[in-house]
Amino acid sequence: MTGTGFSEALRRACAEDWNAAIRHRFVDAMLAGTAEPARMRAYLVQDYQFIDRFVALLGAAIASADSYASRLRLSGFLAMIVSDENTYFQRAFDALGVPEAERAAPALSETTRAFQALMREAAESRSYAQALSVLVVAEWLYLSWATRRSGPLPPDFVHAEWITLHDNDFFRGFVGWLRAELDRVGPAEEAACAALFRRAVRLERRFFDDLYA
Ligand SMILES: Cc1ncc(CO)c(N)n1
Repeated sequence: MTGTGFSEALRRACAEDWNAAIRHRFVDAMLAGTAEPARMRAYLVQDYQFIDRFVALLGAAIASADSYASRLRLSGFLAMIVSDENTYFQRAFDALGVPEAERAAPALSETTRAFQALMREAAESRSYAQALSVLVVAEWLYLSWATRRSGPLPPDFVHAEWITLHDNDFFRGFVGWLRAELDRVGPAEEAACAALFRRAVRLERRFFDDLYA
């Protein structure tokens, strides 16, 4: 995750919040398999609403990308989110006893609302570089926490599969490519990209903090 380039410079400028997020006690609990069902439930219910806007933002990135090769790569990732990741959410909601109403339209936390607004703003910019700035944070930060694991996977699939969805060769390859895209097109819109990136990193940290508020 080290090196030079635009994405790495943006991450370094937010190192404190970035590190607080990827080393969060909720992350430690998920990696150890000790995150309580009630906390996983609260997290996943909010995260499913995050994912809704995230998919819309991916769609905006597909629309604003500057080549078919980029659209293909983004679409391949989108396909994983709406298949493997979506069935994970449904199985986890079944296991955690989350009723339909809370899957479709739960009460949103302030942080979820702020994250949705940020993703909407990035999407509506119609700028590929600005869409990428938020996508890179979401995916790179999740790869960074998931790959911190040193021990065996936890026994409960609710923990284990959430980890493996963010720690596998396909995901690693996609995050590397996504960063290279931001490195390529971001410098032309440096200030806007840096501002979106910073806000996204802060919100990632708050998203975990909320679970202990
Ligand atoms: C809040 C948040 N950030 C990033 C990801 C990774 O897609 C996620 N599922 N949720």
